[in-house]
Amino acid sequence: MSTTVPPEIEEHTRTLRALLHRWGYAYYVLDAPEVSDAIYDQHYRELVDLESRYPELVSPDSPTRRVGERPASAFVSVTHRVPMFSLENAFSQAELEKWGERLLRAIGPGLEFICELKIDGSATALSYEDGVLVRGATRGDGVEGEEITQNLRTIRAIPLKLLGGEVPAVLEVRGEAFIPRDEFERINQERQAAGEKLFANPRNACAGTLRQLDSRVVASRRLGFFAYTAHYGRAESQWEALAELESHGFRVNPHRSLCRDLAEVRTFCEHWENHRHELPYDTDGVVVKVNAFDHQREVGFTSKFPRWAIAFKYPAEEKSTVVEAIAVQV
Ligand SMILES: NC(=O)c1cc2c(=O)c3cc(F)ccc3oc2nc1N
Repeated sequence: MSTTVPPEIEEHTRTLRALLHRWGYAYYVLDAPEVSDAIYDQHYRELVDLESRYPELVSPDSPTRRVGERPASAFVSVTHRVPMFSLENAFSQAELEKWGERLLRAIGPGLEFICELKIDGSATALSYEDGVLVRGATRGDGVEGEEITQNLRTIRAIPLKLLGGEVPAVLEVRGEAFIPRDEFERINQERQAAGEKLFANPRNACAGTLRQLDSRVVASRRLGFFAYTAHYGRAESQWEALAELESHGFRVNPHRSLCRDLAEVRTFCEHWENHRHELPYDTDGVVVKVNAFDHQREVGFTSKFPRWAIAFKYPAEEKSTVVEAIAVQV
């Protein structure tokens, strides 16, 4: 293609894109802004202007490509490259211990657990090819989901292009999209003012937002994302896989712990049962996993669940805010 773009413009555009990628990563993934919003916006507008003057400069991973122009007409069904299973639930420490003892008998003394907060949002699948986000989907029935790439691209914590040295040819990432509680309140106030039905809780608000056909609506809401699974990565354990995801530019929940035994698992569960309301997002439990991938492969899956993971659910609270009651009635 004959590039009519002067070399210094091409160079400047590349620099702008790299700066905006880095500033966006610092702000949305590390929660550590490097520049003011005004500086970010000024450089963003400059890039939009250059890309509109020289369309051949635009690339799919440009920060300006996060929001789609026109709404989708409907969602397409896609088959997950790797099926997305559900988690078995444990509603008490006794049930959790039974699950752990069974695994201890199967695997033996080398068994190690990893505990992660169970984020109460929408499970999503992200497909990267040669380091570029090519598709995003809802969990659906675990085998097929709805293709919502354009909506997921608006979530700033989701990298459009993987960071890091050598990226695998294919990387399948699973994670939880979510809406922080304060953003949930803001959205419901907006809906109340517009006479629209309120969302009952942040999880419903997130699922409803990701089903929006117009990605500009999704972009207008502050959704977050925590990655928790990487398929086809190099890691040998879940602990390493989470570090690998962070090295590729994903936001991974920091409240995680490697546990040598079920006593440490219990301590983690009890801690977060008492402290979870200090977090800015909803978590409805702890996901406890066998850490080593060769141990996971050893125990495998039932028809519905992985045998190597379980969701310890916090006891339901009797908190039913007025809003929730109204939303449920309506
Ligand atoms: N909501 C969550 O924060 C969360 C959810 C899952 C899963 O649903 C999940 C499902 C599987 F079949 C296997 C591992 C999983 O790991 C998970 N890890 C998490 N942290």
